[in-house]
This record gives sequence, C-alpha cells and structure tokens, in this order.
Amino acid sequence: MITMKDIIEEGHPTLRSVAEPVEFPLSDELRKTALEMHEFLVNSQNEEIAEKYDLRPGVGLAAPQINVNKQIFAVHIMEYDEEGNEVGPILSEIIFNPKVISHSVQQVALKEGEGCLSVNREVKGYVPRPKRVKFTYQDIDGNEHTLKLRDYEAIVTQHELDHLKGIFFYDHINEENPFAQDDNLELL
Ligand SMILES: O=CN(O)C[C@@H](CC1CCCC1)C(=O)N1NCCC[C@H]1C(=O)Nc1ccccn1
Ligand code: NI
Repeated sequence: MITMKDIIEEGHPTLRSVAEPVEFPLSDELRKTALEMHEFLVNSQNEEIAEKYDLRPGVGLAAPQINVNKQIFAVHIMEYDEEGNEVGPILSEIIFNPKVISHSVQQVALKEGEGCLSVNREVKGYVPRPKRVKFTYQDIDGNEHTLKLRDYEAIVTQHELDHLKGIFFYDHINEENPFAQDDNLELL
C-alpha cells in the first residue's frame, strides 16, 4: 500500500518534469500502481486507517508524486453530511491521459488557498483556476470518457493536471499580492 514515505517532495526533479502518456493495455505493474493511488486516497480519508498508517488525508494524487512519471492521477472526493458521515462519492476516479478540451474564462479559488502532499510548508494566497473545465481521459480499461467539472471538483482536477505538467499550485499565486482579487475571480 502507498504511505507518506512513498510521496516525493518538492526539490525532487520528477515533480518539475512533464509526465509521459500511458500505453494501453496497462502492464500489470502500472495497473497495480494506479489502483494503489486510488486506495491511498480512500485510506487517507478513513480515520482508523489514516491514524494507523499516519496518512495525511488527500482528495487527489498524481503519479509523479510517487515518482512515476506517467499521465495518471486519482481523485476521491466524497460528500459528507453535517455530522461528517460519508453520503457518497462526488467524484472518485482514476484518470489516464487527460486532455483539456475547453475551460471557462471565469476563475475560482479556494478561500483557504491550496496545499499539496508534496509541499511540506504552507504557501499562502489564492490559486486562481478556471471555474469550469471540460476534458477527455481514458479509464483503467482504456475507454475514452469526457467530463465537465466545475468549482471544487474542477480545482482538484486542475491541481492534479498541473502535476502532470510539472506545475505546483503556488506557481499560480500572484507574487505582488497573493490575495489579489478581480471581478473575474470567485472565492469558494
Ligand atoms: O496533488 C495532490 N495533492 O497534493 C493532494 C492535495 C490535493 C488538493 C489540494 C487543493 C486542491 C486539491 C490534498 O488533498 N491536500 N493538500 C494538502 C493537505 C490537505 C489535502 C486535502 O485537501 N485533503 C482533503 C480535503 C478534503 C477532504 C479530505 N482531504
Ligand atoms: Ni499536489
């Protein structure tokens, strides 16, 4: 299983490189790695397992973060009710060879900013990203899909898409004024 020691940190060259496309059918090894990436996210959001294996809860994980320079990322975004009980998956998928088709001019950013499991420090500031994004990808069996996402799901997905291009979230933060706002930016 993947644990925090498998996640490489900023400074490692893989995190600043462009990931390779994935060939289908997947090798058994790459299939296993992709499933383990998704399993890591599920485990990291499970209190007992996260506690037992000292996992930082995550909603997304890109293959370069475990030093696999392939165009793969997993996302696991769950809906919770007010008591914090899981209601169901909002988006839970393993994405291969994603291609952005279009995105909105309108931008969104998380009020609390972003973090990254590969960045062990806080970097304050808004990370402006397109509010809506449409992209195609292949699933673990190589089938093509098209997905249109908005708001939080779009932010998570674009954070992962950036990792496949060697981009960190803080590359998008306005250096002069990290909390700069304009009427094209909606804070979530
Ligand atoms: O590339 C992928 N990463 O670096 C893991 C990141 C991805 C998200 C950061 C902002 C958008 C995507 C991640 O998940 N986090 N960033 C660092 C610590 C917190 C953690 C997080 O937001 N956890 C979370 C949130 C809601 C529910 C459960 N867990
Ligand atoms: Ni990250």
